[in-house]
Amino acid sequence: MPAPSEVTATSVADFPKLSSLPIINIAPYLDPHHTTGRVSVAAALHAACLEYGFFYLDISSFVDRSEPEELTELARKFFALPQEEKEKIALRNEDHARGYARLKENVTKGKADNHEGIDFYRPVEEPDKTKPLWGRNQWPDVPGFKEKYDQWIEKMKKLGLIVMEAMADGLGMTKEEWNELRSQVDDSFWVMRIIGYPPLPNDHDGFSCGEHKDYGCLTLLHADPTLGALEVFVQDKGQVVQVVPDVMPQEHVVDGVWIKADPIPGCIVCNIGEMWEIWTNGLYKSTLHRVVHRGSNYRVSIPFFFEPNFNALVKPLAAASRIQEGDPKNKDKPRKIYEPVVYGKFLLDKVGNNFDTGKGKYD
Ligand SMILES: O=C(O)CCC(=O)C(=O)O
Ligand SMILES: [Fe+2]
Repeated sequence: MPAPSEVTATSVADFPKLSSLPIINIAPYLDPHHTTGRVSVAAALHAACLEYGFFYLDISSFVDRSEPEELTELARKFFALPQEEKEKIALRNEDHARGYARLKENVTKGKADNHEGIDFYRPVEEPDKTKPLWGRNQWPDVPGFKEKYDQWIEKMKKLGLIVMEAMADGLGMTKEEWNELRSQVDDSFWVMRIIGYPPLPNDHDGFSCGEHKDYGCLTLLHADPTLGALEVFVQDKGQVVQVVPDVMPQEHVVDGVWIKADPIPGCIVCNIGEMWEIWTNGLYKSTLHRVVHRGSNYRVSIPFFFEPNFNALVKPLAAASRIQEGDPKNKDKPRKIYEPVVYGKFLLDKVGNNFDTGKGKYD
């Protein structure tokens, strides 16, 4: 049986779960009086996180479409600069986490990713570039860049908290439980990444961005209109799927398929990271995704990672246990209990020492 990543479905139309991700409009959560709307948004988020770990979030009532488009144009201006200009804000100038990573600098599962990018993290009070993750952000010398991106960061921090509250409602958390969870994410150690993808050369043996799960809390991704680039692995154990091998159509039983998550105007693509897996004791799973950009244009994506506070202690939530205990499927089944983690420590283990270990930021 081929590995899931080698399977290409010809048609997933017969399997609704496999055909596309749900679209959820956040608008009712922007209005404290929209009680019924909130209930359905919360329920939709719960269902999406159980089934996919991924969803589209319609944010057209929260930001004007022109804003992320403007950010994309600013990013294009930076990526179009001569290489030596871009290297002026190279990761190595700082803490090896904040700044510019040249094309193929990042390696995922042993293969160079065909992208370049800039990473920004929440600023820290006493920066020290000799300490992992504790340096200063490095901003491109492109007019309006910092100002516009700073505005976006503020909006995404707000949106992150709104989505978190809606997810807490979806899990049936009480007000007190939400306040406790809120106190773990209200000073998010966020990351903003700006990624530039030239087309994948035919002789490249890797991906534009290799398959990975996001390690944090909530990813809020704006991408330019390029089609067919972002792919999400949708699990559906034991499905029979038509595949196209080189010669003859065949059927295989697979664990799931890679579906495209093409951009939808007015929406961002959201997914949950490993911290949500811990909070829900595995009820919600973070989902594998990758980027395969074979088009002819230069693709730009701007993921904002809304993360827990640096010192947050992330541990399974009582609300998730209530759901798991109430589910007859789980009766008499031994359940793995996820180990608590301190987010900052987890993050340092994950990316803080890329430089020493050669690990990529998606490994
Ligand atoms: O560029 C994209 O569409 C996805 C990027 C991504 O998955 C990431 O940076 O974690
Ligand atoms: Fe990702």
